[in-house]
Amino acid sequence: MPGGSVASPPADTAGERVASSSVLSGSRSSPGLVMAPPPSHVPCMLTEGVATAVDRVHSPLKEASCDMAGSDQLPTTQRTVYSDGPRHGGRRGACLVVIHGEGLGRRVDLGGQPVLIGRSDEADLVISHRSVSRSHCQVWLQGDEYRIRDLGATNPTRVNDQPVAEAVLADGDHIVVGESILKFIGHGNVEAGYHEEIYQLATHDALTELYNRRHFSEILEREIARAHRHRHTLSLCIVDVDLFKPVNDTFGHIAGDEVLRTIAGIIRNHVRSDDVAARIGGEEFAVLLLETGAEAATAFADRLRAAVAAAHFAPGGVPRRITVSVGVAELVPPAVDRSTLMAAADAALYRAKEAGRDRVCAAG
Ligand SMILES: Nc1nc2c(ncn2[C@@H]2O[C@H](COP(=O)(O)OP(=O)(O)OP(=O)(O)O)[C@@H](O)[C@H]2O)c(=O)[nH]1
Repeated sequence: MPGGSVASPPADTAGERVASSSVLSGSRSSPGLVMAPPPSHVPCMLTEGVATAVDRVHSPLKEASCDMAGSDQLPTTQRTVYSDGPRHGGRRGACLVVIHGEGLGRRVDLGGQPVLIGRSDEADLVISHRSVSRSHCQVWLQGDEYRIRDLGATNPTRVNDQPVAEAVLADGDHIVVGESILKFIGHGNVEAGYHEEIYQLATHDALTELYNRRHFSEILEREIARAHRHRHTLSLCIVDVDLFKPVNDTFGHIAGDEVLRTIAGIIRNHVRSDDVAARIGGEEFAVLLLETGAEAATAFADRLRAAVAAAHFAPGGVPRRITVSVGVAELVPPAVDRSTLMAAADAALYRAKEAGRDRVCAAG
């Protein structure tokens, strides 16, 4: 099974006996694999489908049963339920995945454009480690082959442990970049879907599907460096749901979660494609607006605030007005790095709360 997360026999062994009693437990044995209680036959696993995240295991149902010839156990049936597999079906594109060291889990899709790997924040795959050169190596498509070229890195690029100036990549090749190892996953390899799923889980918030706090922090760090380098500005908005505790207390956490999902949807509808939105706390969101000063960011935040205030919410079936407060800070002194920018936006948010909520305050 890709990634080794779930064992599954090859097609011609479907129907083969699985003798381990542990798989007859009736509980989830691994992500994406759900075992039903054993009524009448020995468990069999089908090979179709890719078992993936636990939250999406419900369909389609693959079911098989087989006799337990020669066994003195009672015959049992086990259903193995697989998920739909990764979100993006069909033939998969090639990608690079960091499988060891700094940047672990990070992946980059390989299309027709050359991909730069290095420590520079201009790289397509940034590996922020001193063992990696700013522009370390490049991967590009030539004809129907992906090729890799070392760009004069201090620690030369290695493919399957051989230093290379330029080479053709084959599915499964290990590329050593400084102290990190990348894996090249070729076109059509189902493992690409597995890594995509893992990456999605590691970088996104499960409730809202926005980026999670950790990933947002990484992006913020990188964009601040880029903004300083190019003498651009950027602004950070921190959005906090007003009086959310009473919503939970009155209608329960499930209704509260639905409110958070709706607000996330409103945020998603308001950001441009190069803005970055995340859920950074329980009822706290962040939006990073690139190349945007405080004035435009405040106007954006107020449009967002007004959209939430105008939206229809009915937690537990009871219509209720929900509002948010927003703190805005631009990347200007003293807010010049991630922590000072976050602190400035937080302080502005605090003032918005103090001033009565359902409003936007800018730092400074
Ligand atoms: N439903 C749900 N609630 C959450 C989640 N994470 C945090 N919360 C709740 O969010 C609420 C936050 O409450 P407070 O920090 O007191 O703030 P508030 O009631 O929104 O009040 P102000 O921020 O002062 O306007 C708490 O009740 C948390 O339990 C979550 O994932 N789902």
